[in-house]
Amino acid sequence: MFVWDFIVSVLSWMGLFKKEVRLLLLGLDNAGKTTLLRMLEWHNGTAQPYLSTWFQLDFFFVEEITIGKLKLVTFDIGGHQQACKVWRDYYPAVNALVFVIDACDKQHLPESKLELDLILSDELLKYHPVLILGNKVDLPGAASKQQLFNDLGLNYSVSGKDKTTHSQLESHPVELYMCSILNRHGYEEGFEWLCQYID
Ligand SMILES: Nc1nc2c(ncn2[C@@H]2O[C@H](COP(=O)(O)OP(=O)(O)OP(=O)(O)O)[C@@H](O)[C@H]2O)c(=O)[nH]1
Ligand SMILES: [Mg+2]
Repeated sequence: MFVWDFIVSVLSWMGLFKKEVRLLLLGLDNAGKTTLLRMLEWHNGTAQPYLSTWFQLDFFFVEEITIGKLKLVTFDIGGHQQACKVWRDYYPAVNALVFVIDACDKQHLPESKLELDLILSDELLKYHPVLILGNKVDLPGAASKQQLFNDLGLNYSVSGKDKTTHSQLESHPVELYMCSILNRHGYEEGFEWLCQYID
């Protein structure tokens, strides 16, 4: 079943995105992906009903949500190694990626780095913008932005929050935003940043 055929849509969340976009939401277990989906639904208010659909794809569950004109897709597959294989099959069908990291779960940062490295080094994804959300900054003990930068080895790959145009970049734009999805703080700026790279 080609579940991706209907992912293409127009993202109009909060009026920030008015472009056609297919967005893939990734991250390890417990990072905050589902919470982000629920928050996007909350931002949408009750004006437009949303639809949440689950698909089973081999051993994995796929959740696609439709909020008004926005369609987002995520996997309930956690950070297991075989997940990469599944994500990869979806790369050609998406315009941008959002990678959520639990900034408090320092023990699993190396695992996040591994997943992220695979994404960032993938030829198929060379020009895809990647928004990294360092989540749960509301909790004591959350890694600082600098620490995440270092631990994820991002120092030389992020594009910076300037207005470097997509065509000026040698590779895909990557940026890290710290946030608390639960407190609805920090991720909107990240989506605004992402928006500028979606042609
Ligand atoms: N303190 C705090 N907790 C958060 C935040 N975002 C998510 N959580 C909590 O983290 C836990 C995991 O969040 P989920 O959204 O279920 O994580 P997930 O990435 O969907 O996890 P999987 O479905 O297992 O891959 C939940 O208990 C959330 O309430 C945040 O910003 N701050
Ligand atoms: Mg989830």
